[in-house]
Amino acid sequence: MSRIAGSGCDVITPLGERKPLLDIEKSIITKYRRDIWGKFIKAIKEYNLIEDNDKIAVAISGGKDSLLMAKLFQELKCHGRDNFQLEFIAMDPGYHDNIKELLIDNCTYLNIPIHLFDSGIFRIVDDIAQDYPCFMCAKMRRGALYKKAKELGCNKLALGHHFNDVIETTLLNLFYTGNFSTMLPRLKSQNFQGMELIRPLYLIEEDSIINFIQSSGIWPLNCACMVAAKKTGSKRNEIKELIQELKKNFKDIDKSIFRATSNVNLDTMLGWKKGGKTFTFLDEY
Ligand SMILES: Nc1ncnc2c1ncn2[C@@H]1O[C@H](COP(=O)(O)OP(=O)(O)OP(=O)(O)O)[C@@H](O)[C@H]1O
Repeated sequence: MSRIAGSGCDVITPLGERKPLLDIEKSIITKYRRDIWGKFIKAIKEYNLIEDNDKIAVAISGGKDSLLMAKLFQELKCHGRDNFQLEFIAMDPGYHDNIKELLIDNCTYLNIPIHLFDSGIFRIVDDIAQDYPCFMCAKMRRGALYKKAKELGCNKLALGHHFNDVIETTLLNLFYTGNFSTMLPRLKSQNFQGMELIRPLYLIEEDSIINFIQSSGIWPLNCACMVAAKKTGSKRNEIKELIQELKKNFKDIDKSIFRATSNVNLDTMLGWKKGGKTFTFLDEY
């Protein structure tokens, strides 16, 4: 492997001892009711992410976001609705043994019963995608997760992307690929018929997730990439820092970027794509 895991990643460390599981679970609906639980419920209602008889594969990387997502789904089943089933899937792309151990230990402690499966993605990507390994890795990872979810009889795959991922992606697209597009909270799979992808953390801010994880005393997997951790992180980190900088002068700038994605005024756009077709404002001039 060309590089070792973790270089270039922000490392999240716990603020104290690991708290008892019951306390961690309770904090989700008490201390973090407004910033985490309420926003999770809001996204589920607003985007209709869960429907009767859904079987949802919750994708666990072992990072802070997906560990929280697993606990949120479990809480929802206990304290809210019970019209859906859950499976927890964790794909091993070729982690170091100590990273794999940490993943298993955290999931055991948090009572998240994962189906852990190998994919060998790191090796394949390292061999064949020298220049842009991240793009290929993300594509292969998505495919491997869908395939496992399908095998387990699931119709939905839940990923742990949050509010900041959404606005960072929006700006990355604008700045580096010259298009206005964002990450949706729900979308139909193109390659796996009948499967959908959902993002239940869509409205939750990353700082709230960091606070939750740090105060729970859990060491999440920080950055387990063995191929291109530094390269991948850098552009996203630049955008993250830029948003932080801009927030000093306009504290709601993140919310404004987010709102813009549901407020596109096509009457002022030169061109757009829909259903694979390209349109220009002159088509209806
Ligand atoms: N190896 C994996 N096995 C299962 N699910 C994964 C794996 N890697 C990523 N995912 C899913 O894809 C989501 C986004 O992945 P990404 O690498 O962007 O993670 P992240 O933003 O660091 O989130 P996390 O903190 O959960 O790792 C994760 O939250 C998780 O749901």
